[in-house]
Amino acid sequence: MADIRGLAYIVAETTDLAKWRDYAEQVLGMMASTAPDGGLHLKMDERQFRIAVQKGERDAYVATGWEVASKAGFTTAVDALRAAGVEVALGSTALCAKRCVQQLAAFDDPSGNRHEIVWGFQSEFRHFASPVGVARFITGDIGMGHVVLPAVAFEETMRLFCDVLGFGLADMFNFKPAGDAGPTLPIYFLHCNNGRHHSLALAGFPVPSGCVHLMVEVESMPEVGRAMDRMAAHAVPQSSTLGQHTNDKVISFYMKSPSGFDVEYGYGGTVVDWASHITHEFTQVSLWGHDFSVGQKGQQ
Ligand SMILES: Cc1ccc(O)c(O)c1CC[C@@H]1C(=O)CC[C@]2(C)C(=O)CC[C@@H]12
Ligand SMILES: [Fe+2]
Repeated sequence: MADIRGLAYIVAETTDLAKWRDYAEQVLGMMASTAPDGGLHLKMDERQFRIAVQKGERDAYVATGWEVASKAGFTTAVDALRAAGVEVALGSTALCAKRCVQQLAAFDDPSGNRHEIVWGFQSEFRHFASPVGVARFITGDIGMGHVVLPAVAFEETMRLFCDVLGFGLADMFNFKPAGDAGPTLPIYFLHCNNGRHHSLALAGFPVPSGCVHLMVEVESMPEVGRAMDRMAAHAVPQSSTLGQHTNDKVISFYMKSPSGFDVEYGYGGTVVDWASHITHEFTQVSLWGHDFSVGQKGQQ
């Protein structure tokens, strides 16, 4: 079984790189630079990038990078995937250089989401200094945040992450968007081998952009409020009001990114001790707030 240590990066594509650069710098508060391939490197910490944005035909999610600790960890993960019948493509020298890693193994999960397993990140350790004064993003040994991905082949995708890649189920939410009479859409929260409550959640419904959201975490509550002010100042569509989740206790809001998926911008996630955690189902998304109806208003 693989030993995934954290969410290393995500890759997105866009028709409008200039718009993403402005959003990243002026709204998210990240450092943007032009990558050697002409795309964008968005920096949140000492690493070269945590979000890579490439020019494409669409505004969409491309891939998630998952980190293993070593070459041995990489071999274990690749072997586990292949033993489970998953088609794995080892990254070329060019792709490894582009992702700033030693080795990369790419695969699609049963729902068609692209993933990359990587080890040996490269960093020049240029320190993070936000163009808008965001002191720090919480990354490091709990990974850069979490992604929520659509999983239409829900059971199969769950099995791949839990039984092959070694993720654990933190908790579960059965979403009933049309009330008790309508369908139940599962959203299951998975942790890898770190203390972050979830690095991945699988949502049993499709989304056009290929990703439900990416969550990033800042080190203080004022930074969340200031990001909300920047969202408003730059007329970025808001997807939810401020709120606090019942499971990971994150206080966050959601807004649209230029790649079509949401960014959840939050503070205060609990760091979980998995030895004492008990898996459960929760029936309320939030302790307070998180009104997603704001995202429906004004939508064409
Ligand atoms: C329920 C929950 C717990 C922790 C999180 O980090 C988190 O993002 C969520 C919300 C999941 C989910 C979503 O992202 C898209 C909009 C959804 C489907 C809702 O309308 C309610 C739950 C939301
Ligand atoms: Fe989230």
